[in-house]
Amino acid sequence: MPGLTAFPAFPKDVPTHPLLVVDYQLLLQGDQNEIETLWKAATELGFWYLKNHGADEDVSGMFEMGAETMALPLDEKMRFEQGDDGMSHGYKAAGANATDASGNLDTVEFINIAKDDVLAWPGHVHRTYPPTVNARMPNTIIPFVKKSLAINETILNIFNAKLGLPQGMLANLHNVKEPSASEARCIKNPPKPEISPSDIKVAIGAHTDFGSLSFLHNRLGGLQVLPPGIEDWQYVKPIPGHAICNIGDALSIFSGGILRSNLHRVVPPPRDQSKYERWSLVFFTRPGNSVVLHALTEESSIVADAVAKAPNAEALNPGVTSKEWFIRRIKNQRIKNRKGPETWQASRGTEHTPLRA
Ligand SMILES: O=C(O)CCC(=O)C(=O)O
Ligand SMILES: [Fe+2]
Repeated sequence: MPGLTAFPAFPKDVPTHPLLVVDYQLLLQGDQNEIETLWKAATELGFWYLKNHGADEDVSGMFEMGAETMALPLDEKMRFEQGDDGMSHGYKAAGANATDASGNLDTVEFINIAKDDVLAWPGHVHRTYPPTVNARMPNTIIPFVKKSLAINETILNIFNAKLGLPQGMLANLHNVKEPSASEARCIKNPPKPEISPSDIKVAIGAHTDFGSLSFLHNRLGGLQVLPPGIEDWQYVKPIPGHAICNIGDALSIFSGGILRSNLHRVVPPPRDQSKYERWSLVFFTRPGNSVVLHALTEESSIVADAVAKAPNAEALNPGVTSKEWFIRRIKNQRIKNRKGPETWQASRGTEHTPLRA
């Protein structure tokens, strides 16, 4: 599979932003040092590497599923398109989303597979999928989704304790039994065309993730973060066997801004890596559809104190359900729905609202 197995290493002389490394097995054992490392990463940058997560084989299978799916003819893939009404699940063609307020187009295609459809298989909750997805459901997708859900729930439980919330509260807001926008996504970005650097397009525009926790797998570079207080975008270097985890808007809001939902984007991989297809895989844990997004001030004095000090406390109470939040964000980044720069503004989450003092 081109781009998946053989490609040049991430160049040594391209600057990267270091992430803290968290060992999942130590988290499972309740290791206090490891929990402190996770907490530091989650509250300062909102991104960290996760090693020893045990999902590597499932990840490889998911990349194969993605390659089989993207190899289908475009008209076949378009039968499973997301549509323009704000549903995330399904196929998204390259150029279907804006990457900025001017309406520049994204370059990635992806397939999003809903957690609810995976757990209901062979039934459906939200929609149907291409035959390449169905064929991989029992042996690849179901195990990957179950493992990802378990890993993210372990992390949510650790944050729950650190935030002083009643036991099981965050897990309950992300109860797998409630329909949600949680999903697995496999992304393909084509090799960079031979054009002048000024014409190079951003693959996925600057954004914060919409939900609570993202469990991401990268082979080639291309992911960049804008760390707080730093002016320039910086690459996150992929490390074999290390997932990249990050916090999204919903968890940042629940925590009163204590947990950071950081800006990131995807650009073509650096140097020689840009001649290869770039594949990435994410599992997004998102709150149940009926959960109202707000800071959990009544359940935690730690959260209440953070909100009292927050520069932008109204951003911590969007007063909408998780379902409404997702529909608004997804719908307004679709280029077909674009009326002008205001449509991009309407797609934004916490990107431009500092939540922390
Ligand atoms: O492809 C990547 O490395 C990141 C993708 C991403 O940020 C997203 O899909 O939200
Ligand atoms: Fe993202």
